Amino acid sequence: MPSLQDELLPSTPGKFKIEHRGHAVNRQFHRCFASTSTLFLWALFLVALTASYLSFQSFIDSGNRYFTASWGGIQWEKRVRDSAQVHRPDGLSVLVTGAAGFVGTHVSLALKKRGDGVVGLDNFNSYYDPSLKKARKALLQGHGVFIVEGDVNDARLLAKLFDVVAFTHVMHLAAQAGVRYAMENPQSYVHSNVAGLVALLEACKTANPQPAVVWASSSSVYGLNEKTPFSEADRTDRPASLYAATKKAGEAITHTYNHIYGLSITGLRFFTVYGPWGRPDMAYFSFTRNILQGKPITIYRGKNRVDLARDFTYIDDIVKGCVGSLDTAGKSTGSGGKKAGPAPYRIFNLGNTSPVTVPTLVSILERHLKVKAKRKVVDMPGNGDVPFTHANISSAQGQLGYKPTTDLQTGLKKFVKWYLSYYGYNRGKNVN
Ligand SMILES: O=C(O)[C@H]1O[C@H](OP(=O)(O)OP(=O)(O)OC[C@H]2O[C@@H](n3ccc(=O)[nH]c3=O)[C@H](O)[C@@H]2O)[C@H](O)[C@@H](O)[C@@H]1O
Repeated sequence: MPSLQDELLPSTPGKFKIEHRGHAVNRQFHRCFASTSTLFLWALFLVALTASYLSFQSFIDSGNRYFTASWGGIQWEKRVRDSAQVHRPDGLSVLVTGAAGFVGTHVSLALKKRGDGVVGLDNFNSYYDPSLKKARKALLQGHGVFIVEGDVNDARLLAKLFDVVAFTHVMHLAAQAGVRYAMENPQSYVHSNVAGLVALLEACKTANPQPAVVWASSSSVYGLNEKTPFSEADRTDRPASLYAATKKAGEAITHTYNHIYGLSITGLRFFTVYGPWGRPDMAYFSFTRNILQGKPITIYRGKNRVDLARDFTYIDDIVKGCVGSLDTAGKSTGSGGKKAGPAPYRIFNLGNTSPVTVPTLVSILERHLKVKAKRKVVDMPGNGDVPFTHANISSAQGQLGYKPTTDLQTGLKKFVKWYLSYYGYNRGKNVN
């Protein structure tokens, strides 16, 4: 059995002479001490190494965040503040989400032109040609509107924006649009129209002061409603598409934030908005492209060969409705996430009140484009479409002073003029 002393000896005895017992004990003590302190030093070294590795990792992480995030920093904050600057007495300071979108761009411009402060937010996703969104961004930039690149689901970004600017209003237009695409990519609707809306409302409820919120619902919430024209009090519990269902959910969600936190809410049910700088996924836009390219267009037809019809609404009229909503929105009452009293909860139809059939829309385009369409008429597939829409706008008329003035003939003429100037006379070959 090896003694304790033996055990303390190195396992390479050849390096050491066996010495006299007295001296040996003494040396043993020193050696023992020396090896303990070496161990201690090694342990210390290892701890230091681990600590520096961990802090280096976190430096790399935060560094990555810093370098990859498209927002943050002193210069960025300055741009946000400058863009939010109000240039008229009692002007508004508005955060416009979806500012690089069709309606968002027009509303941002209108607000900026009358002297309100506007900060845009947009994630520039690729649902349709992002270069069109970038072009809208450039247009807004030319008028002093800064668009922050980010997602409404980014709670840190929203908190930062409210930290930098005390927005009086939020115009929430960021959404996953399109009725039929919901069958292809249902999750994107939940992500933007449900989760994104909640993230935005959370930020608004926490902000101090709380802003008033105006947001885009949709005429599609009327779903299978057959009573015409559609009034705000009509049934909206039978959506025909997941898109419509998420917009209907949005109306319920905004109601709870109004009820619990005192957020002032105005929901706008837009009726098939069209016009310059529009959305390439919409029928009037894709028909124009196909007609110019000599490609066939598919025209859906309803049951019993009845033509589908829409209450097509021109963008300038919609902008007036949005601005009127911002101007008449009562204040939110909460602070620090607590409601101090009841706040307004409003829903308005923003339509044109004169539905036009899809074949008539095509005939108008043919006239403006001076090209005959290759029409392919097919029965409407079960893809979430509804046969017709028709808005009753008396509420918006009474409370917002909303009065649409552009008929489809006039509006499409302006659209075609813009389309040809934007895409040139190459017949829009590169449009998505
Ligand atoms: O008002 C609304 O709530 C909705 O209006 C539009 O939805 P939609 O009316 O379906 O507009 P389009 O996609 O432009 O379709 C217009 C009409 O053309 C028809 N269509 C569409 C595409 C096609 O290839 N052929 C065709 O006949 C549709 O069935 C519909 O009747 C927008 O795309 C939605 O984002 C918006 O919320």
